[in-house]
Amino acid sequence: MAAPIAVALDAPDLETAARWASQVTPHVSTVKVGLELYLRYGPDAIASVRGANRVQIFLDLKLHDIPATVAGAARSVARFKPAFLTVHAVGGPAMIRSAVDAAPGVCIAAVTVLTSLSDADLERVGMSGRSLDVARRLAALAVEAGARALVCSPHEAAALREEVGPDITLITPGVRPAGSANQDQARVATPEEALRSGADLLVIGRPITGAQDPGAAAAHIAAALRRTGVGQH
Ligand SMILES: O=c1ccn([C@@H]2O[C@H](COP(=O)(O)O)[C@@H](O)[C@H]2O)c(=O)[nH]1
Repeated sequence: MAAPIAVALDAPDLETAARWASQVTPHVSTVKVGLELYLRYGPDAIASVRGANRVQIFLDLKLHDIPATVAGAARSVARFKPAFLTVHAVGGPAMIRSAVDAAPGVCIAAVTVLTSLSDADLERVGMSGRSLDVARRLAALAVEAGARALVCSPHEAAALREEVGPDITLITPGVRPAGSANQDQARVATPEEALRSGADLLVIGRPITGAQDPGAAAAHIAAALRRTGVGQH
């Protein structure tokens, strides 16, 4: 069974992204197309990483604009049938609802607090309170507005699960296997910790794509997750 991992294909070109996708898809359920790839190649990025692979596409565009604009953007990409499309929860309930209504076949995932931000960063951008409290507040608002998935750090997964219940998909970037560098991520945990905290889908990019053999790195993490027994049916 493919592991509940979304590999972030943050590549500078289509060939690299497609190669990573075919290396990791025997081991993971999902590949993530983000701003770097989509802004350069548009829908071709989705087509080429999907290729012949049986894999879900997570389109991580983090939409954040007025409701009408976000609705138009969500409608534009819904036809490529991503499993998930991200919006920023701070865009507010009307904006989130507009994405949900515009893309009925797509699971709208609301990003709560970026995993690169520390509590001190949050304070500086004027969001008072600990990241845990801010994420909780934004999660409740997003789910009330119709989001069916939330993006948070593994540190907040257990609290958000308590807040929104069992039916909402919790997606956690900020995942670092033991011994990997944090790079620009601030709120991190290991894959095993993220799963045990209640995450449904772990976003992992550079620890896999930066490895000499991304396929082997993905297989290694997938095997470690299987050993936890969490989420296995
Ligand atoms: O809060 C967030 C939301 C999205 N991301 C995205 O996840 C990956 C993480 O990649 P790594 O290489 O594992 O750090 C990346 O595409 C981000 O855009 C996030 O990190 N945090």
